[in-house]
Amino acid sequence: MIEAKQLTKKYGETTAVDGLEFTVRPGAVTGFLGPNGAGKSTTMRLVVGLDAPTTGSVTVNGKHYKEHSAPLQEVGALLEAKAAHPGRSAYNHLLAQAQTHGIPKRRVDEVIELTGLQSVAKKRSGQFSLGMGQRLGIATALLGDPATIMLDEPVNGLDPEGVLWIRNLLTRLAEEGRTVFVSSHLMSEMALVANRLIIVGRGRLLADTTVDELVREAGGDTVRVSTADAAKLRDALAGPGVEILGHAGSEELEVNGLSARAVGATAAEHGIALYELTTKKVSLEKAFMDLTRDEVVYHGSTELKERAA
Ligand SMILES: Nc1ncnc2c1ncn2[C@@H]1O[C@H](COP(=O)(O)OP(=O)(O)OP(=O)(O)O)[C@@H](O)[C@H]1O
Repeated sequence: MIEAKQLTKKYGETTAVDGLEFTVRPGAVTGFLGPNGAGKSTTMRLVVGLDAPTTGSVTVNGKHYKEHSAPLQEVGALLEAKAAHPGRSAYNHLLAQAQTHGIPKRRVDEVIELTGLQSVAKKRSGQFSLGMGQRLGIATALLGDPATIMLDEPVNGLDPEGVLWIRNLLTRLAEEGRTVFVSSHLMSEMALVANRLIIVGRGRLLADTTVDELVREAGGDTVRVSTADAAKLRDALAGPGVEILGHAGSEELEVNGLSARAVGATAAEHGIALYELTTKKVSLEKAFMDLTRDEVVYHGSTELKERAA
């Protein structure tokens, strides 16, 4: 469990984290989302005591990081890839960490296996690809078998297989009852793995929500349905909270406010044959961009070109 209370961090004139208040609970993957420069990395550094808050506080498993007698056993963090000494093998890096933190040697083999590093464990980590470096960082984070795991942009630089592997790992860690806190600036990625979302912009909390809630707020998923008797289906589906769009005479309808399952069942009840029944997922990326539009610190150059034109 991670609890931030009025957490604030200033660097000179810049307020990187601005009165953040949130709780990250066990048993779920919580995505920490925000555009570049929103304060995600700073918040994560504050959690593990790599930086001190200007005001406010943040605790892990009920205590400040520095108050834990065995912090690696409480929270495992991946804050930047390739934090290992480049001349050391992955195995020796993990062993050194284990030995200085009272962690048994067999745990080193366990995390090497868990992160799929067996074949390169004796290689010097300086020769690792970005993906291998990420895996080593995650192995280090898991070394103390911590109840809380915090990963800053873990899918950065990973190939599709690596991305899939991370998703499965995060889900499994949450199912084991751990607190899993993962940052990303990609809503699409978080939507696939996170249950809860904490969204920040310019250091401030913009939303503390779930993926489902965000889908609902963004207008919900749309069901596309195609039938020879669109008018009859329209009548059968009509009801409170249901919105149906479709051109006159067209076989296609777009339905908001009902699931594909409900549309299919109603059609069957009324003996209406369907040619197509698909759920069009709402664009969470768009919902996220709408939410953070005014909070983006670094706008792309297209905006400047537009203004200059
Ligand atoms: N050590 C520092 N000294 C000065 N300013 C800093 C420092 N660390 C972060 N900042 C500033 O604080 C703000 C938040 O940065 P931070 O790296 O936490 O954002 P982020 O959400 O992790 O961004 P990204 O997605 O780009 O990694 C930025 O404006 C950044 O320039």
